[in-house]
Amino acid sequence: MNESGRDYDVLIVGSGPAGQHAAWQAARMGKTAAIIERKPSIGGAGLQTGTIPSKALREAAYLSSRSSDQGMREGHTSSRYGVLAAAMRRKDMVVTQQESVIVKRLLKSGAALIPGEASFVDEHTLEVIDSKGTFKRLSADVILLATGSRPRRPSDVPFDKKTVLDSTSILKLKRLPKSLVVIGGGVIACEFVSIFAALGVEVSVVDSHEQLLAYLSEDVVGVLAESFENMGVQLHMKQRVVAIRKEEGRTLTLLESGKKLYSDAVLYALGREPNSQSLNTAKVGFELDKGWIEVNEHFQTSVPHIYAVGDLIGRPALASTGMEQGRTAVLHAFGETGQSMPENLPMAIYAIPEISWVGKTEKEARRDKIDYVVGRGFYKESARGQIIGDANGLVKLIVDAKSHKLIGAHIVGEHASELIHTGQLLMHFNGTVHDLVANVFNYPTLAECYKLAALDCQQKL
Ligand SMILES: Cc1cc2nc3c(=O)[nH]c(=O)nc-3n(C[C@H](O)[C@H](O)[C@H](O)COP(=O)(O)OP(=O)(O)OC[C@H]3O[C@@H](n4cnc5c(N)ncnc54)[C@H](O)[C@@H]3O)c2cc1C
Ligand SMILES: NC(=O)c1ccc[n+]([C@@H]2O[C@H](COP(=O)([O-])OP(=O)(O)OC[C@H]3O[C@@H](n4cnc5c(N)ncnc54)[C@H](O)[C@@H]3O)[C@@H](O)[C@H]2O)c1
Repeated sequence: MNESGRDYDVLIVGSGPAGQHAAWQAARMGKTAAIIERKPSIGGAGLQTGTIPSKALREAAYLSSRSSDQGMREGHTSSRYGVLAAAMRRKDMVVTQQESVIVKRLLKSGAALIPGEASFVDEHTLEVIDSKGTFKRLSADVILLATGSRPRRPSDVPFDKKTVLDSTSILKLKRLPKSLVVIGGGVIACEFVSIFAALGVEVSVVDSHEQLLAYLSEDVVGVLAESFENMGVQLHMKQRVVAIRKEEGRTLTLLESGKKLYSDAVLYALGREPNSQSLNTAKVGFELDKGWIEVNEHFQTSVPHIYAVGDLIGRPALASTGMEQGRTAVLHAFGETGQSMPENLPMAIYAIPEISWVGKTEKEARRDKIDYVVGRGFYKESARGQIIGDANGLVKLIVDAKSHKLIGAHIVGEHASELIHTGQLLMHFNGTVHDLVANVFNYPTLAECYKLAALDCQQKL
């Protein structure tokens, strides 16, 4: 019991990235915290069904597909089963190891892990039912909801975990399909297209937009589209899917145009839905917007001591941002009110090649009526780019023409997700393009492309 006579200072529902980081923060502040998790394994989509397994699979697929001199891809027809099995083994190993790191860290911090599904009894009390059907009631001063999201699964799509797949079931595939139709041209779609194309699968993509990842810089997406083309991916853009059927052991994807795509498997990747039904939020009286929970800038719901973070509150819906939301919400809940989320969030798409960005695109700079210049540093112009054989990589900087401050960085190519943090920190500290030119970069590195891009900007300024 705590000073208020309740079981915990904070009860956290959900053990994904957002819940974990909320618990660690509470423990660091000397608060009693417990995480309630309904699944037998902790980690949520971040560890079990999304971020980490897909990245581990991508790495294994990428490495297995690299030929020594050309970069990207060799056929794998002779060892199709072996390649998938090896990639899946590697993925499972990474997940198991990471799970043990997280559990150890949580327990060491003093946070409790409580198995079971939580739902509200009242504003300070949750009922938890475990897999054996045992109920208990737990109370806390603060309740933090971090129950995440799941793949959107419309009822007219015949999901079967073997041939008609979502982003969860595709991570457990036992047989490598010869062909795969991916429905959607978003983040999940582009990441799985990359993985399966690199594994030698014939991949087709269907999307209603004109361009993959429609919100990204055109030259960045251009490099991705070229890579997909080189890997033999067929793009069916500006097309809508009207039906997905199973026919004689194959799948049929029917497009609005009348086109029929037959394949061994289909991945349906059109968005996610919030995990909020089981919470019984009606008991505490706050409204949901199609299941998503609305919060203020401190992540408080309309009941001030009930917070919600992570995918449950909608975009950007990333593990990275969920972690920080969890930490920020707990700081606020226990009186440290000065913290807020940073303005410029880095984003990464782990396709082949990787894409990462921070700040504005050119389109956004134009929308905001900012006079800007663009500088480009190509991987092929850097020695490291040549060494690693990435001929198409690009660091693109967008710089305010008046202040010379960096307002956007966009990278496509190997290690883009790591490289972006140089641009992110420069923006955080209000750095200018001249700071990049005036600094020494390790040689040979891809980071030098920042300097090349900065020199390009300087010339235009
Ligand atoms: C394929 C894929 C790839 C991704 N790749 C990336 C990436 O590269 N980088 C990135 O930053 N993000 C990535 N994401 C997004 C990232 O996984 C999510 O944003 C993140 O996991 C959300 O964290 P969360 O803590 O909000 O929820 P989750 O990770 O979804 O965890 C929620 C947990 O709550 C539990 N739960 C739900 N309801 C209850 C209840 N009533 N009682 C008890 N427990 C409950 C669930 O079982 C689950 O374990 C990816 C997602 C997918 C699907
Ligand atoms: N590397 C990463 O950071 C990463 C990787 C994978 C997933 N994620 C997270 O998972 C989330 C979901 O990924 P995603 O690829 O499913 O979403 P997404 O929003 O990136 O792409 C979904 C695509 O489906 C379309 N769509 C969505 N709902 C639709 C509907 N009802 N009907 C028709 N079209 C629809 C969208 O226009 C979009 O093109 C992402 O928003 C992101 O937060 C992140």
